Amino acid sequence: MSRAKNELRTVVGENKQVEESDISTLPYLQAVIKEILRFHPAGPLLIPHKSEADVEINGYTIPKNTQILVNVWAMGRQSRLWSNPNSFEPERFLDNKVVDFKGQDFELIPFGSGRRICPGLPLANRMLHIMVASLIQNFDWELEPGTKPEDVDTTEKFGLALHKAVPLKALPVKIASFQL
Ligand code: HEM
Repeated sequence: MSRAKNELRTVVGENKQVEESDISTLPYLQAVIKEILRFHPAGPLLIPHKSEADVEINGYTIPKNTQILVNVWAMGRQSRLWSNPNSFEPERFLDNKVVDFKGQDFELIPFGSGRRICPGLPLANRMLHIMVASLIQNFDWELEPGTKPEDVDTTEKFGLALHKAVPLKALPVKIASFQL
């Protein structure tokens, strides 16, 4: 959080709200969004697909009319693909800037891929960056009094969309020095 805040302070400045045109100049923010989508993909199994014909992939035969679930949640946690997969480390995407979530890099496809890729991707991409950046730029975030960081339960609740099993209670503290 502090690294993202520092990046916003340095790149955007103290007296200006972050805007869409700033996103391309904020590599750490971009890495944070990629890491969120790797670690907690909004649609853990994408949307069910069905094979229109018999098909062979990597030696496996998938018969016609098979329902196919793509487990992007599990793909994001594969140690074969990611170092320390169970740890939230945006820095992994600073070292490897090539991997993106636009459907070309199959290890990171939170919006799906191919002809049924999420058509809302360009909108979601802008909104995610702007929302997260605004929340970090304008506020400091605290846990409820008496709650320690290690007490935060990050267990997930599975469904068509992924939720937190236990809601996070975070308190925004307006940054007084931030002038608009
Ligand atoms: C963080 C935000 C979002 C995520 C992670 C997301 C993810 C997805 C995923 C995984 C699919 C299924 C792709 C597949 O099965 O291959 C999908 C489909 C779809 N999404 Fe999104 N989506 C997001 C935001 C949006 C937004 C903002 C819109 C509309 C404005 C949208 C509209 C759709 C539609 C219409 C489909 C069905 C496409 C089809 O089956 O042809 N999504 N999305």
